[in-house]
Amino acid sequence: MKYVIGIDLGTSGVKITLVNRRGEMVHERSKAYPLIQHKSGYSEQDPNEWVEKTLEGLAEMVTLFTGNPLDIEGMSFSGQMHGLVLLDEQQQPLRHAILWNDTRTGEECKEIYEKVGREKLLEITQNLALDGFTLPKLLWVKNHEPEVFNRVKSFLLPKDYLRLKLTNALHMDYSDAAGTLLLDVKQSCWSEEIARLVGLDKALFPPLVNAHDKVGLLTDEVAKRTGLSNETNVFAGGADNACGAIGAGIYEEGKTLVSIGTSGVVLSYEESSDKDFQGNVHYFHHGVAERFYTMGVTLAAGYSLQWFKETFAQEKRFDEVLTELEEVPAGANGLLFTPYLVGERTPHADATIRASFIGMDSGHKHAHFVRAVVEGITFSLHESVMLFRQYGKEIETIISIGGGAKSASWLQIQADIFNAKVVKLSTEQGPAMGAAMLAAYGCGWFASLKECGDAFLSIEEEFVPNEANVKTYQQLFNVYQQVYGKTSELNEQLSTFRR
Ligand SMILES: Nc1ncnc2c1ncn2[C@@H]1O[C@H](COP(=O)(O)OP(=O)(O)O)[C@@H](O)[C@H]1O
Ligand SMILES: O=C(CO)[C@@H](O)[C@H](O)COP(=O)(O)O
Repeated sequence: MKYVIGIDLGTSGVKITLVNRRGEMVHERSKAYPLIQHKSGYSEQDPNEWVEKTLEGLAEMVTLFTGNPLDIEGMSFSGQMHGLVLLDEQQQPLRHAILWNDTRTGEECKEIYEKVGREKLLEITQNLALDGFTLPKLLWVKNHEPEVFNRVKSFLLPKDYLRLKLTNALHMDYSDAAGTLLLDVKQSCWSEEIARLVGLDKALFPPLVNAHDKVGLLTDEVAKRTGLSNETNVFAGGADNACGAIGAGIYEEGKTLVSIGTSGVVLSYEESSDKDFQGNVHYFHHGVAERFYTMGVTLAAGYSLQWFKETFAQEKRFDEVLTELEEVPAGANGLLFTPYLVGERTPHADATIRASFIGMDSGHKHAHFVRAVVEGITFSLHESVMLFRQYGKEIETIISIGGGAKSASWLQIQADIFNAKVVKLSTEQGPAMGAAMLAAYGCGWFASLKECGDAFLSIEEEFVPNEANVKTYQQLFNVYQQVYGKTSELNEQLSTFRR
């Protein structure tokens, strides 16, 4: 039997899966790493910790594997998007990576609009200047840490840095490059015009490849450390949401996925790059070459639950916390949560807004708070679902992936709030599966990624909307949507107290 490895370099940790030729996940390992948050709005990680944890996980997986490592033919990657890794001449990181959920770059976003212009930016990149994207982070380092910036020889995204350390080959794939705000999305090349207008040297930009392209082999050192063969083929891999789309079977118009990882994502397939969503949703390259997707993003989806658990139920596991969902009815007896713990992206691109619990009553217990947090996260995703519906997309079925899809109760809440059938696949690890599928396709096991999806992916369970809950949630969603407007000015005032 032959095998491939999919590595998902997520925000909460790295997930490694060994998949056989039948598409079965034979072994899984995951290793957590922390966020480094020196200040409100800052979010960083140590790139070398990503590499260390991945090597540890790979070594453990090879120990569990009873077959011949030479039968592990290929490896590929899925990675948290947008995070800036700056490299010196020796290809070593010059500072910690600044992540997708870091919102320090408000001034740099304004600088991009001033220098490039909103219309030109949208025309070239199909996206707006948002704090999370990579270009504002590059400009932030240029403006605030010139001594670091002057030593930069190239920049990479998280999974590209990991792959560099595993192969010594430096690349970036199109699906991740699309999230830098430096890619000409329609022409599929780095935009010389944007680079010139913002004053960046194109020599810093890595070579671009397709997500399924082979970029090299594992180095001898990595092979020795992990027990893998130095003949393992390494394929570029893609952005985690692009890989999630591959691993959830999103290969044609009309297919929609919801991912609840640290972030939350509502993603829809696009055949071409020329539709006009006026920047209201992100528009990026798919992991399938020359295809695209649009998406809305909730910054703190799974992260809101993680924050709640760490703050109010530290001793419990996620599944234990979520058993409380069934203890209270839909609507949590009038307790409402907005998940703006680190600001928001869709539909409110706002770094200053913060979360709220509204309607606390002396009758509310711990379980009401759990239910309100989960419902609030799902309402935020529903704003993206509604945005897509307003653009004319029919969303009747949604594939749900990510850590949030582990809970049947939460999947039912998704069906009730989205008023759509929610499908759980046999694995919720869409991005890691998508990465493994890129390796399987790259190794020539299948003629297309779709063919691989048809062979590898299967439905485990479907959740249909409960009519009574749908009605409750429709009323509550109207209230939810008002909270942003009614708390944004208050949060402006409160922001001066944040440290
Ligand atoms: N058993 C569970 N049921 C529901 N949600 C869970 C469960 N375990 C973890 N989660 C949620 O999933 C999130 C992590 O999802 P994951 O897809 O691994 O994230 P990432 O790719 O960002 O690292 C956690 O923050 C948590 O909110
Ligand atoms: O910023 C985005 C998408 O634009 C995030 O979706 C990141 O890609 C992080 O993903 P997770 O770690 O939550 O999977």
